[in-house]
This record gives sequence, structure tokens and C-alpha cells, in this order.
Amino acid sequence: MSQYDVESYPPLFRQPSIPFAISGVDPIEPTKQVLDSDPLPTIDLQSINHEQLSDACRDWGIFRLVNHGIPVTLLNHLHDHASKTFNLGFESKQALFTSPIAYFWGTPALTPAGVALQRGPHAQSFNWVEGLNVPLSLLSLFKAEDSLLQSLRLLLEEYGNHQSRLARTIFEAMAENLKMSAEQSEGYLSPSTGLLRLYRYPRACSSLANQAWGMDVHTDSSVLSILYQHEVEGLQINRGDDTWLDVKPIPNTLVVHLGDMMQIFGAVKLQNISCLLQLRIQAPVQQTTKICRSKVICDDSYKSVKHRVKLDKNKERISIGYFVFPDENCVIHSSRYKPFTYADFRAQVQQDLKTIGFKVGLPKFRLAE
Ligand SMILES: O=C(O)CCC(=O)C(=O)O
Ligand SMILES: [Fe+2]
Repeated sequence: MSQYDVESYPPLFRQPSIPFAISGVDPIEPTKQVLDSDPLPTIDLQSINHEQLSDACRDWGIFRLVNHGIPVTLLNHLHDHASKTFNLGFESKQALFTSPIAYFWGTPALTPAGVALQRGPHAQSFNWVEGLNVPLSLLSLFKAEDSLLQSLRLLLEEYGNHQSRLARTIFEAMAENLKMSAEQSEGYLSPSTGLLRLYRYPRACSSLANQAWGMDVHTDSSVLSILYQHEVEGLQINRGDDTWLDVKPIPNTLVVHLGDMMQIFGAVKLQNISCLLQLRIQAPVQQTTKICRSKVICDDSYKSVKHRVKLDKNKERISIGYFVFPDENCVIHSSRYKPFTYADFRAQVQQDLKTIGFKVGLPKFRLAE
């Protein structure tokens, strides 16, 4: 890490060698096999090929997205503003970002209020990442004190609008492939849950490389996650066993992950999704109940892909993720899992992180065979 911005890093990141004492675990096993070609499927948003999309969801759980309609100038401005913001002093970032935008580091696991979760005794690793958590529905409440933060907020708003457009378009195409009508899938992708995560991963000093992760292996809990990685690589996806594939950044191209909620969406049972939507429409709180019926069938045919982020030896890395979830009170029935709401799922994940130190995720809800 360069001299001039060292004060911008959390103090633990400034150490020249990996502080294993903070995680209390052994060094991470080096990767056994990494494929270096890039066979990742690509989807063109301007003319979605439904067959290719379906194959990508079944075989990969991830794809590249081109012709997404986000101006390259917006991507570049957002990256530059994210970079300048991360370069503010560590203490300033802590003071400036409390709510609704939260600053965190060491783990990407946060409570719904944006506070970093203390992970339990068997936590697999400390994550070499710092980030800003931006719930889009609350962004207008963010008090931007200076011109950098004011323009960051405007860029986040604009980028967030683009992302919810992308998520809706992609999700509708997936729902169509799964033979669900818009009404049947309503509530399953709730735009008000959309959030952005800005991440900065430090450059790995030599003793850190291959031993510590920017983010350790996980699946996303979302329906969809849409990632913009700027120039520096780091993302890897699992292709079974110990096989990992680098997902290198390609200019002006986004990466779409299917999350756990999309995996279960591919597992809904004939006439058996019942979405109890409790929509809050203005004050006083009004409740609307909606029953969605569905007719699909393919158990876990869509996969939430395991992935992780490695550190780069030469450069720090910035990435920006968008995550969108189901309405949190939507009850999801499926053939392989107990009925649950997204709120139940999130609470279980948080409890597991606190008590055992890692996310179990969907297997926790799986019915016995
Ligand atoms: O930074 C990245 O490339 C991936 C981040 C990620 O996997 C996540 O936020 O869940
Ligand atoms: Fe992720």
C-alpha cells in the first residue's frame, strides 16, 4: 500500500504481515486449481437470448452482462468518487458514515442496521476489505457535508436507479423462463430492498498474498447481485471441488450473480408459492395481503454460486455491488425447503455467523430427503 494513503486504512490493515492472531485460525489453504480461460456466459441485455440465460442460470449461477445501458462515464465517475472517499482518513470515514450509509471493515457481514457482525469462535477468516453499505431507499436521508460526498450521493442515486432497472429486466426474463407470470413472481424481487456496497480491498503485501482473502467463500443471500469491478481482478467462482475460476474485469461489463433467493425461486412447487405481502403504503400503516400462485417445478435448478475475492499483490481493488432481495415478509414455499420468509432467512444467517462463525444458508432450511 502506498505511503500517502496509509492513514486511510483501518489500523489493522497497516501492518506489514498478516495478523493471524485476530482470526485465531490457520492460514488458508492455497487454491488447488485455478482455471485461467474465461468461458463465462455473456448475456446481452438489449436482446436477451432466453435459452442462453437459462443455461447460464442452470450451469453457472453467474454471467457477464453487456449492453446494460449504464453510461461508461457514470461507471468511471462512480469509481473515482469511491476511490477518493476511501482515501479519506480512517477516522473521518468512521465519523462521516454512520447512518443511513454505514462504513465497515474486516467483514462484509452486517446487521440490517449496517453494523459489522461480531463473528463467532469458528469464523473462517478475517476479511481484508472495507466498505460502504448504502440502502438505496434511505439514501436521500444521507447528509452530505462537502462537495465530494454530495456528488457521491448523486452518483449513487443515479447508479442505483440503473441497477434496479437491470435487476427487474433480468429477473422478469428469468421468471419467464421459469414460466411464472409477473403476478406470480410479484414480491419476490422487492426494489425497496436494493442496496449498494462499495468495497476497497487493500493491496496484499507479500506475506499476505495467498494466505488471506479479501472476502472468504460465500454465496450471496440476495435474489440477484450485480457487480462492477474496476480494472483490478480478484473475484473467483467455484466450479466444483477445488476448482476456481477467475472472473476478470472486462471494461463496461457487469457480472450478475444468482443469490440464494434465486436458487430457491427455481425450486418453487406447483401452485405453492404464497407470498403474503405486507406492503406499507404511507402512514397510517396499511396492509395488503396478496397470494401469488405459481406453477414451476425445477428443484434447485438455478444455483447460487460460491465465490470469494483474492487480494492483488500490486494494486488495491475497488468493486461496487448491487444486491436485491425478496419482500421480507413474503412466505416462500417450495418442495425442498421449509416455508420461510426472507426475514427468517436473514435472522438465521446472522445467528449462525454469531454462534458458529459462518453462514450455513439454504441447507439450514432444507427438508429431510
Ligand atoms: O468484490 C467483489 O468482487 C465481490 C463482492 C461479493 O462477493 C459480495 O459483496 O458478496
Ligand atoms: Fe458475494
